[in-house]
Amino acid sequence: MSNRPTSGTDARRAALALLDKVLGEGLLLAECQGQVLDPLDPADRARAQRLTLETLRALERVDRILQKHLRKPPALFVRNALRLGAMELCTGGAAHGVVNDIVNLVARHRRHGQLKGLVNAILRKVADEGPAEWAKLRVPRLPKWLRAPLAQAWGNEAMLAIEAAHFRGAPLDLTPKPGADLTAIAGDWTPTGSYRLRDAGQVSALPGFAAGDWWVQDAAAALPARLLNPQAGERVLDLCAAPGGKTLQLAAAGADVTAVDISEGRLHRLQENLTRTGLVAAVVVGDVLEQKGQYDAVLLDAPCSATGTIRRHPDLPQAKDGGGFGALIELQAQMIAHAWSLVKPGGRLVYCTCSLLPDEGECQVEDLLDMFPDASIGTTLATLPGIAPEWITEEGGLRLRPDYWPELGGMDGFYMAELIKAAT
Ligand SMILES: C[S@@+](CC[C@H](N)C(=O)[O-])C[C@H]1O[C@@H](n2cnc3c(N)ncnc32)[C@H](O)[C@@H]1O
Repeated sequence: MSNRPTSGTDARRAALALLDKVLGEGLLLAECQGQVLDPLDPADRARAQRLTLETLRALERVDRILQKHLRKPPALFVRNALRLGAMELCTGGAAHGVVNDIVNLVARHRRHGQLKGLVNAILRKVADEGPAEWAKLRVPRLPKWLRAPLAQAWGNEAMLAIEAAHFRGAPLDLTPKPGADLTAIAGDWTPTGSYRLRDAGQVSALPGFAAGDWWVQDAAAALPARLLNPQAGERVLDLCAAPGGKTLQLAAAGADVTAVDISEGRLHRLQENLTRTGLVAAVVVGDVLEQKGQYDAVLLDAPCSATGTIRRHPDLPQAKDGGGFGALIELQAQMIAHAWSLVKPGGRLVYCTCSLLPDEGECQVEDLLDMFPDASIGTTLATLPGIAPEWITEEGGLRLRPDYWPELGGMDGFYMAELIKAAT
């Protein structure tokens, strides 16, 4: 067997480092991928990202394939090397190249190099038998800590459909600046007015990127700003704004936007997005709970479990265990109450989270309606195109799930509601 690195070596080495951080240290890719991926060239970076995401998405299948070859799980690095190799081999990777490369990566490991023979033997068996077994295995399920509350909220049948959507992954959607022409990009309009790419390649190479004609934003994530229905010249406060997809929509409508976020780093990305698109907003580093003033309209995209984005972030259920969710739900309750105090009489608030948990969506809005007699649900939702009546909730919000639009490629899980403050 040759020891010469193949073209995929750097990408596989980086993917293994990322798998170690997610599965060993409980880090989200967003928290750790910069330092691993930045030194790579763009093609290897994209490949490492794809390998990591596909391995995490298929983790249950991969572990079932490997289980019969292992009497007990080896050290995490070796286990992840087997997982990566098995995923590639079972999904069409060329056996010789994959096995060679993974074995060489293990051989070079300081502590586990002696296990290269075992890895070679197992991956060769997987190369022979794995692809046929793979197709017969069930769609990977979420870990119990997350599956149980979601199945309770949406039922077992919906749970299976949500897991199927997670396994399929997510297409890429664009939100155009008003009047932008996207005909040079291969894609289709979704019923709600986002532009879904037919082939998600390198985004920055697409026509109109440098000119700032559009930005990447999932079709579901594009709806809260539409629900706020900002008007030209209105004073709009965008709370928890970074990296700014919704800020761009509000600014593109001509509103006088103030974008607030506690994270300077994320606001830097928001500012880059404003600069690229030529749109304008006042950018404020600060805590939602310390904001003052009165606004025509407020958008609160509260920090949440992000369980609606697992299609694109399969690291989340593997890295986390739900430990911090209680504190997030408490913070959301404080934030929505404070955001309400910033809405002027006759004004409106849109509350939203990219969560699948009703505690972070429906329940927060029900509590606000109970707590503030001057709050009622608005009517803008009825005017938005492409909204299926069954997505509208009892209290008048909009519940979106990844299993909706299966034939179009799904959407992120999201919750949103428009609340109107009575005029005095
Ligand atoms: C769901 S993300 C916002 C996404 C953003 N609205 C968009 O469309 O691109 C939640 C944001 O809340 C911010 N955040 C968390 N706690 C905050 C606080 N106490 N005050 C202000 N922002 C906060 C985080 O930094 C994060 O950027």
